[in-house]
Amino acid sequence: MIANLPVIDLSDLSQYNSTKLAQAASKTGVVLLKNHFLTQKDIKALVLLAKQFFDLPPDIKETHKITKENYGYIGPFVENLDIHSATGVGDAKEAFNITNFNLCTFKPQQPLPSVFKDNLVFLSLCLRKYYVLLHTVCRMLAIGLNIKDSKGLPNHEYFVDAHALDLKSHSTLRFVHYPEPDKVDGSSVSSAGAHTDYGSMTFVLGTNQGLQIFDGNEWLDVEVPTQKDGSPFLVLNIADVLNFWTNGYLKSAIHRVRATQERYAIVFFCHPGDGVLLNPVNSKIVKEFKGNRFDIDNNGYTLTALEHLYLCLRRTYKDKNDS
Ligand SMILES: O=C(O)CCC(=O)C(=O)O
Ligand SMILES: [Fe+2]
Repeated sequence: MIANLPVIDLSDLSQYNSTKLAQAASKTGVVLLKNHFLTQKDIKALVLLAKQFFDLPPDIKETHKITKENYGYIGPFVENLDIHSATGVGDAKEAFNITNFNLCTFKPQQPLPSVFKDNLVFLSLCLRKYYVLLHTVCRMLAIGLNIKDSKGLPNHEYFVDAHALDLKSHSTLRFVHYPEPDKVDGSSVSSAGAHTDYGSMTFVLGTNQGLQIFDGNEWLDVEVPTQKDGSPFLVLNIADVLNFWTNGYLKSAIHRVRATQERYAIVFFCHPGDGVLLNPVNSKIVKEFKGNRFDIDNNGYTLTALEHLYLCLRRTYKDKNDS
């Protein structure tokens, strides 16, 4: 079955539209975004870069193997997104993470294969656009949740400040390749197992269908319609940190990928500043929320965003000591 996802227009930051976004994000945690700043040309060029990189011979890709800082190449079956999976086989996909980039120039600072190095200006422009996008969604969520400061005045910049450009963060641009299922050993395993994302929110673009979300009852296909200019809507997944910040009100989207054809995805994982605490925000909507609240109070100790990320990464990589 196809998921019936709400569409949110990012050019409208009115209270009405922002409330609509917050309410939509409190259902399955997945929303389609329009007017998202990435042009059709940007998207085509990002997908082309992904194809060029993943077409390289495996030994060249392996020279950029994932590091402890979480940047670089992740080969097939190295990552296991579904930590509860019975087989533990891991995910049939390969990926490349750009994690270390300067939040002033938006220039990646990690060693890069020439496919990416030759396109640094373009990549920096895309990273900058992803941050504009992130800050826009942050502002709308703060308006939608009616976040207040300590004096009780509206604080629409609360989430923007948590993702300020002068804070070191682990936001990551990830290129993903899902091979055609019958070309993979053990093709019956999922291309990316069921999971929630570890940061605050994630933006997803994909070439073919395959992304599925869990609505609490069943798995639903995410079908991404095309906008008037021919470019796709962007999929917004709410992730763990926003779920913690809202005490469970905003849902960390449970999703997986079952690719029936070869698929490329461009995924931007947003993370707040490393030292930002995962405390619930000052919002009446959050305080009055009666659903599944999250116990993030670890014996009186509140985790920081980076501590939470490292806990998740340790669970995800099968080969954790080998980088
Ligand atoms: O390929 C996709 O659509 C999503 C990938 C994903 O969920 C992830 O890498 O965390
Ligand atoms: Fe994900």
